[in-house]
Amino acid sequence: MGRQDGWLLADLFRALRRRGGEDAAREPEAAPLDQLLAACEVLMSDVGEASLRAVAARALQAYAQLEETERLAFFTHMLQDHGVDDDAVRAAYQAWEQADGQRRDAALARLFDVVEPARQQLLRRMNHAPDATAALVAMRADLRRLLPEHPELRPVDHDFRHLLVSWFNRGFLRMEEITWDSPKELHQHLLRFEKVHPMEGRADLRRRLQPKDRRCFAFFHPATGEVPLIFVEVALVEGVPRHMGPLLEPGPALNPAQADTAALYSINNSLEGLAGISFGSFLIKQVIDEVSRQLPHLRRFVTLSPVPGFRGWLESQDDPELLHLAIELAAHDPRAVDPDAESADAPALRERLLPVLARYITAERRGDGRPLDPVARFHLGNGAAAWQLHWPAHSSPAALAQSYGAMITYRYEPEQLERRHEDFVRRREVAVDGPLAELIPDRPDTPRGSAPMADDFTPIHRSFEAQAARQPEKVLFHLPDGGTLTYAETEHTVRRIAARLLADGVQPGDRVAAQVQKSPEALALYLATLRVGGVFLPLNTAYTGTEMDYFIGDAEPRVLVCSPEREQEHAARGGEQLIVETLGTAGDGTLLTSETTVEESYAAAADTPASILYTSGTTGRSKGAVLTHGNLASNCRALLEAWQYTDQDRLIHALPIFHIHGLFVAANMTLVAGASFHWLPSFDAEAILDLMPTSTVLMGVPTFYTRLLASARLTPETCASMRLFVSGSAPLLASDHEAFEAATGHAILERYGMTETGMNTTNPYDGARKPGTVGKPFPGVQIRVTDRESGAALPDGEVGLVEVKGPNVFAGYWRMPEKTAAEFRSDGFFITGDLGRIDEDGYLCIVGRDKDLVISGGYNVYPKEIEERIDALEGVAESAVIGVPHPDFGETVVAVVVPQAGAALEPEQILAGIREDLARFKQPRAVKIVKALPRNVMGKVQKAELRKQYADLFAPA
Ligand SMILES: CC(C)(COP(=O)(O)OP(=O)(O)OC[C@H]1O[C@@H](n2cnc3c(N)ncnc32)[C@H](O)[C@@H]1OP(=O)(O)O)[C@@H](O)C(=O)NCCC(=O)NCCSC(=O)CC(=O)O
Repeated sequence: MGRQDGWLLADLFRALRRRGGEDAAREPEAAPLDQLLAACEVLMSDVGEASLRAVAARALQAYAQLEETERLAFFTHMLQDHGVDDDAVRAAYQAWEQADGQRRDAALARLFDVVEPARQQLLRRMNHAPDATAALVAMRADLRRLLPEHPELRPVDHDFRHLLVSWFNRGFLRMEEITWDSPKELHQHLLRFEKVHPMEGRADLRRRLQPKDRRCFAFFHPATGEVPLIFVEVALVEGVPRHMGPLLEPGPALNPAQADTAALYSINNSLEGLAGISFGSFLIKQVIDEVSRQLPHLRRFVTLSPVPGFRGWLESQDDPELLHLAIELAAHDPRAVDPDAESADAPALRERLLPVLARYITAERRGDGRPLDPVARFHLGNGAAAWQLHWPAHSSPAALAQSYGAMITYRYEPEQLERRHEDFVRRREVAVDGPLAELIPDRPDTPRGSAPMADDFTPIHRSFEAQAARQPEKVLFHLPDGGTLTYAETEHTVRRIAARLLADGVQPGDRVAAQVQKSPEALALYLATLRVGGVFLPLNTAYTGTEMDYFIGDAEPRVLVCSPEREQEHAARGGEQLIVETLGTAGDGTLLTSETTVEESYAAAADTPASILYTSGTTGRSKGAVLTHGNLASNCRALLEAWQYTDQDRLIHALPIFHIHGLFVAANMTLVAGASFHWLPSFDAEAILDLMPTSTVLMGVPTFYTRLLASARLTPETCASMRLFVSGSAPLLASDHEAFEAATGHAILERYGMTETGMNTTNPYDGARKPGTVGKPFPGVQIRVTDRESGAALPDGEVGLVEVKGPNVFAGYWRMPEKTAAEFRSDGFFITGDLGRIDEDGYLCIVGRDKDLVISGGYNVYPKEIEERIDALEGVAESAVIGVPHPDFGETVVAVVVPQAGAALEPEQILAGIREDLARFKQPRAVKIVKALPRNVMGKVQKAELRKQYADLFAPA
């Protein structure tokens, strides 16, 4: 029977009389099914709206009284008698084909009408009864229970779904937090609808709602009143939970301030009748937003989710190996599926299980390209990444039946959510990250921003963002003029600069070069570059145009930020590709002209390049050392731990921020720990002494300490609040170490690092700081001393090449694979070029250099670069550049020059000839004109001889 027209209300009674006798709709003895079918006939007639409500209500009442078999009969009736009238479709189609002009639209509308199954109209009309929507949701739940046995009813389910999708408009959904004080009725709903981790009774419920480390959020829709459609239970924990035990079993509550992770451990769709109805993809985001609003310090949002389809899938495989695994897993004693009491064979079994499980989650897809597993579809669609697998994780009968007790963590990273959601929806891309990523063999190149990260790795910019969220009002910068800048203010500047960089077209991996004066905004530029995925290339403000030409040509930055004074000069320098922005010391310049900000923050992987720092080469060209996010983050963490640096510290920051000492040691530590700076534009002994009484830490090059020692104000009283003085970048004279201790009572802590490796070793924070040594390796770093020729490790006490290996060691030189290869041993140790020995206490002593290098005031100067310039001058035959002791800079540069035969050269001529090309700190402090250079029998210039000869050139009188 197709659609029936022409029915009147009176027909209802006739129909009912026919079926059930006199007015069957009112007769209690009329069978509910008959009442229902009769009501349906009326509903499909031309019934008026008032009657519609009454008849619809009657229909639903009658439905509610049906037995299971009668329900089946009713749904079958819907399928057969309220479907599509094929003849009507054919006729309407023909009419449309033949229609022309305006009649065509009308014909198309008619065609649409007839292709819609009549039962959709029937359901729409039933929906006129009061509270009908909830009743129809329940009706669909009944239908869905019948589907496995009666798949022929699927078209009916499809029509229900079609209607419910439009009725359950996301816009009407309201989120509410449910607590132990919420109405009892709500509690009853939770008890009834908690299906993922069912509750025994109110005691269970209380454990999930009352403790201070628990939260619960529910979503309601007007159509279903106080029945929550979805609810999410959250536990505040430390670290990623690996099994359900601690989340479900009684135990002490964690202080939320101590938690770093929100674990969404149970997400329930209450109503089966709404299966497959999506409420949009951002419900979880709403929960996360609310939890982070309440607890801004949380660092991670994760789930511990079931894998409902895994066991069924595994057991249906043909592959004998998989079936074998299935059999073993099934035979595994469920009691052994207890994370705290694993059986002996469990580790081996786990090793075989996890890659298969990873494949199931990420690679096994349905026909529509989405993952087979329904929970995976839900979380990935909501913008999560598949993160970590756990087995055994849960021993409930359901967990064993679904996945042999395995579970999975999906991780929600708020700033990645929308991108991941889009990638999933549009390209069916499954975001995989964290430990799970390592289980997937031969993954194609991970798209940028979702590459695997170690579980405990947080890039520097993200740590800063977390601190800004945790303590927005805390002062980060104390400025010389008395002004301050908070974490929130700095974060805002970072977001503005990030927006500007994005507007300039900076893409992940693009270099952003900076040659700017030190300022808070200059530090924000560094963070903004990382935030957009750029590679930060800081350049010494002393570099001349010639030097800049080389760096820009080699690194090919997308953007160069310079001080406003040099804008013209640099604009002329770069090609069309280079965008020149300016930043002055007062935050002026083009970089900060717009108020636009960005929210997103690049999810760098540990091996993603973060920065390039140029180190002049011992031969020829300068080399760009590529440091990764993992290098910076791991080194920072080691430093914080070793020096017990916390958010209580206030650092006197007087170093430049274009080298690792000022940027990746001093600044990173402060940003990551959530500490604060006394921010000085450059070294100033008096200013530092003024600040000491309100500071805790100073980091500097030896020149800092030499200069401070010259002041009578350096006393134990001035240093009363200081807890740590650090020296590095150049050797600290043992005599300065001792004099400083005598003057202040503080033993300077000397450490050893270099651009390519970050920090390698440190004297102890607690324990003997030995003058003339650089201490022991930082946690995670390995140091060895080797024979220069054979590369063999040398016993302690012997002098050899210092080599280093660890997460701090750089990724290689920018576009110089051969040079990179030449400086690494086959087992991954980097050859530093420093000569050292390990003393009887295991402390490293740097005794010299295998490379020709001068360190002046903490700056590395490579003689070769200066010699090349001098040799190019007219009248010069050859030159040798050496470092000699200097009372202020430790070492300084001296040039020894041989004129060509017959040429008369003056030192001033030489200096004038190179002034334009070399930064001031590289320019020789003395030029000696000589007849010839000392050479050995092989003809090699004997620099040691020269150094001896000029050793006292700068000795204090
Ligand atoms: C030591 C300094 C404070 C000195 O700077 P000042 O500005 O006070 O110098 P000043 O005012 O006395 O300047 C005197 C003259 O010397 C020049 N001048 C400045 N610094 C110089 C230096 N390091 N070597 C040689 N010359 C230098 C000035 O241009 C000026 O030239 P004129 O005579 O023409 O006026 C500074 O150089 C500095 O902050 N150095 C730290 C470098 C650093 O951060 N290194 C870390 C690298 S990372 C690394 O190595 C790895 C690791 O840390 O382990």
